[in-house]
Amino acid sequence: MQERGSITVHTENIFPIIKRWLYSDKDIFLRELISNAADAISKLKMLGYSGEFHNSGEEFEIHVTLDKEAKTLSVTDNGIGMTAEEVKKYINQVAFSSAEEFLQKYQGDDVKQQIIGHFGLGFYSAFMVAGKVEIDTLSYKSGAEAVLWSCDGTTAFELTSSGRTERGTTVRLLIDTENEEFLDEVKVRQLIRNYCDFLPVPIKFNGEAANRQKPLWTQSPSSLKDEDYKEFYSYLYPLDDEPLFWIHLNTDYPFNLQGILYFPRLRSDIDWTKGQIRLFCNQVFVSNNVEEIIPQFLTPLQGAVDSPDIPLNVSRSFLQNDRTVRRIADYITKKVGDRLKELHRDDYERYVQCWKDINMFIKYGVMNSDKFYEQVKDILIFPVALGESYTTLKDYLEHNKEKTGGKVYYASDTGAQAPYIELLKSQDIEVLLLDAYIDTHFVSFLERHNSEARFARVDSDLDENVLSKDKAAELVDPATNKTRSEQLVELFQRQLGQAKLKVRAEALKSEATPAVLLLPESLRRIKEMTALVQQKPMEFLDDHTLVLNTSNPLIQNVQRLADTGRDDALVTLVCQHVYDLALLSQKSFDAAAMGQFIQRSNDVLTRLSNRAVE
Ligand SMILES: Nc1ncnc2c1ncn2[C@@H]1O[C@H](COP(=O)(O)OP(=O)(O)OP(=O)(O)O)[C@@H](O)[C@H]1O
Repeated sequence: MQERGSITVHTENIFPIIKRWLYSDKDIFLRELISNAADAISKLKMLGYSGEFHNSGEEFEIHVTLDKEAKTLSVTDNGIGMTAEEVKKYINQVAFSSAEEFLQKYQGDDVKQQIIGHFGLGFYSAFMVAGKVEIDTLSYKSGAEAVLWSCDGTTAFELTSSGRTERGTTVRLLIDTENEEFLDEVKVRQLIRNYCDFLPVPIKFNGEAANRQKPLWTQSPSSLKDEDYKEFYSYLYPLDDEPLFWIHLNTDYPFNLQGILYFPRLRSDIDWTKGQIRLFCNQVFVSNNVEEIIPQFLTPLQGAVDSPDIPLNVSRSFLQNDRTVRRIADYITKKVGDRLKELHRDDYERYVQCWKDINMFIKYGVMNSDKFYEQVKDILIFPVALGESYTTLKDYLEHNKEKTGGKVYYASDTGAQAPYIELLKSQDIEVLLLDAYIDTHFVSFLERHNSEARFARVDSDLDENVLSKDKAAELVDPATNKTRSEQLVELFQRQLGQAKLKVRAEALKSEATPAVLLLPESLRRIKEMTALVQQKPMEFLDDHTLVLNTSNPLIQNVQRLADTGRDDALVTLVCQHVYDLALLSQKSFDAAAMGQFIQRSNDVLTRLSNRAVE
């Protein structure tokens, strides 16, 4: 059997759904009514341009009035108005908008950009908060008669003639008892400010100006000064510090989009909640939720984006993931990249100053978008550890090539890793500072994209750059058949009571440090990444190596002292202390280990002072 037909909708059933559940948020009813009022004014202005209406210089305005006693909230405009026929057509037929018709008649992008509504549903959101709604309206058309439409939320309505003499429309809501919050002045003023602050029509609330009106983003960038952008920023985010810099977006092809994006100061590594880019559609606020149109890594940015081309569904809050949205996201990403390159080129000093604040999301960005990486790869900079300067990866590889091959030394903590950094610095090798928590990922990312570079944290290994050949250490003792180095390693393993501890004896090019610990690069990176995913602090690597510096006098002394067998207790103390000092620069001790360390420090000092006074 096969049958075709059309689905019928019973208005009595669908009406409550439209009224109550179509919109995610009750607040928006006021936005919808004010948008309709603004549309009515825009339409009349357009008729003025086309000569169908003569404006005798009157101001266009929207008035919102609250009458607590009568429990009414009204929105009045002096726009186009409606005839009885139009009310029947546009209001009585749910989901029938005049916008499409109007746009067809007055074609052109300029017009499209000015009309907000297009679904033909917004008006009905009034019933979310009102038991009864009235429309009192007089059309601009000559000879038109004023009409009063009223409806108590059922599908029945009444249409009578009205005594209104002023052109335009008043929509009056009798707020029902459950929604009396909308009779609160502060709340209504806040709603107007939230949603309609930048509407290009003055809005008066109980007679007072209630919107700012000048959306900076619609003005031409060449007419604006830095101060204008800063002032606008502090208007949007009154509690925040000055922004670092900004981008003025302005395009009309292949989509229409305007906006200003600010780069805020990001205090901490994880200050990602900062961003609150506001999304507007024809200057009407839509949402703070711009996830789809702004790539995630740009969410720390702030500001406003306004586009009539962002496809919004009825409730205007959820974006569909379509081609235009993707294109817009690409456009914004490209603009951000361009702005960064411009700053790098025109004001390198400032770029460097901002790097601390912006490096996190640039790193995120390059890891998330290949296109963005290609765009900014040459302006990725790295601070040089224990220095003032910055360098790029390319420059690093070039400067240090002869000594390091493709190895890129980096430090993640200039305090803890100071001995290693100093060691490399003394050999004229630069060390990069990569101390952000995403740097473990970033380093791996850079390696994947730069086959010639191998990143090694300064404490991951020691190579010929910092090791010298210590001939004496290689001499074999005929009595034991072992080299001095081997004997030293055994001494420490025995004294520390840790046969499994990896110990190496090496002659470092600097004699300053008795011992250092090495943490294998790849294993450490895995642990770091796991810790990052689990959001826990990283555990200390058991699989570390203790490197004894045979060039260091303390190490030489302790071996000699052990050879003589004169004070085994002191040898034990010193060996343990050397290990603890190396450990201490890499991790913090728990209470027990710290107690032991302090006790031993006191013992060593007592012994030393005893000898001195003997
Ligand atoms: N204040 C007003 N002045 C003149 N006409 C109005 C006014 N309010 C509503 N209308 C007419 O009623 C129609 C339906 O309004 P409604 O708010 O339901 O839909 P819309 O604004 O067209 O679209 P959307 O659902 O996107 O808001 C409008 O298209 C307009 O023709």
